[in-house]
Amino acid sequence: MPHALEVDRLVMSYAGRRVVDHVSFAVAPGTVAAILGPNGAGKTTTVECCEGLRAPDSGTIRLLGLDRQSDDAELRRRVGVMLQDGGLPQSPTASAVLTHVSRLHERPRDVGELMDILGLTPHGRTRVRHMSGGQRQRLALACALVGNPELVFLDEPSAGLDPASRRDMHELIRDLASHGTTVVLTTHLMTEAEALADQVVVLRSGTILADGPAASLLGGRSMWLEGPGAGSLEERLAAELPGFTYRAQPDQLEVRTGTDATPADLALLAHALTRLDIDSVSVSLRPRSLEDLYFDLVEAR
Ligand SMILES: Nc1ncnc2c1ncn2[C@@H]1O[C@H](COP(=O)(O)OP(=O)(O)OP(=O)(O)O)[C@@H](O)[C@H]1O
Repeated sequence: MPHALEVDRLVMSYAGRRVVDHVSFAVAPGTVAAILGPNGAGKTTTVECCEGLRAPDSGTIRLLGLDRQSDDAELRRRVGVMLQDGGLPQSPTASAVLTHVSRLHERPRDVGELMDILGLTPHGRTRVRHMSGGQRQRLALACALVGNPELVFLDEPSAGLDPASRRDMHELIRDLASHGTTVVLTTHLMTEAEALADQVVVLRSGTILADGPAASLLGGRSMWLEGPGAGSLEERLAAELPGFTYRAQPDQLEVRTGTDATPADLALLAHALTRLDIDSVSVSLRPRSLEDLYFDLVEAR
């Protein structure tokens, strides 16, 4: 089976400034891929090239086994797009917009049912310009999904949503993937990526820093010292336990072994703290989070 999305050596510049620099990655069908990275990393530009909204300088993009440029008409039918700013007309009502978009597709989803799932039914007769930001966001998602796409791009899908709407959005994304739809999303929320993504692609300054299943990128458990001033213990501990690596924040010190840390490593650390007569911090062994990985990657120079 071909990949749902294959991006190969994508290059894109604005006014001669390269913002996407030979980016390559592939997404398997029926999975959720999260594209992460700081502001200006090139996420939206990459996604917009995949959506056919921008023409790259070079590189190839294949979606559902088809070529982005030459198979555009078929891809429009089979790929859903939710833009960062919604891209919605302002005057019509929510249900008029969704009904209109549904008529552009051969086998649309039931508009009433989709509005129900996305909590839009009470706002069906509201003009788009009078909807709240979160309501417009959900309408933009409905427009992306109403054509029953095999692949859908969601640019910051839960930006501006309240916690309950965000939870519903996550449930919907999981449901889409479990029914075989491939989802490619951008987000600044590491918890969102952690909850949803089978694959994580981290971009910075237009290049890929990491690409793979979140679990394998995280690299197992770390040891953590937590408490006031924990970060300042780095030097003393590093002198005592030079085989470990350390990442300090003011009230937290991560201690890594290079592989999955074990209770035996934790015992070594506890002994070192005893020798150094440090008892002001708590010590634990727990999995690294995507946020830990993210800061490792994007802060590394
Ligand atoms: N239309 C444009 N014209 C000129 N420069 C642009 C344009 N769109 C984006 N850029 C620049 O390209 C770079 C990448 O922008 P892009 O929007 O792809 O980043 P991003 O990772 O999606 O950022 P964010 O997280 O802030 O949405 C930025 O430096 C941005 O200023």
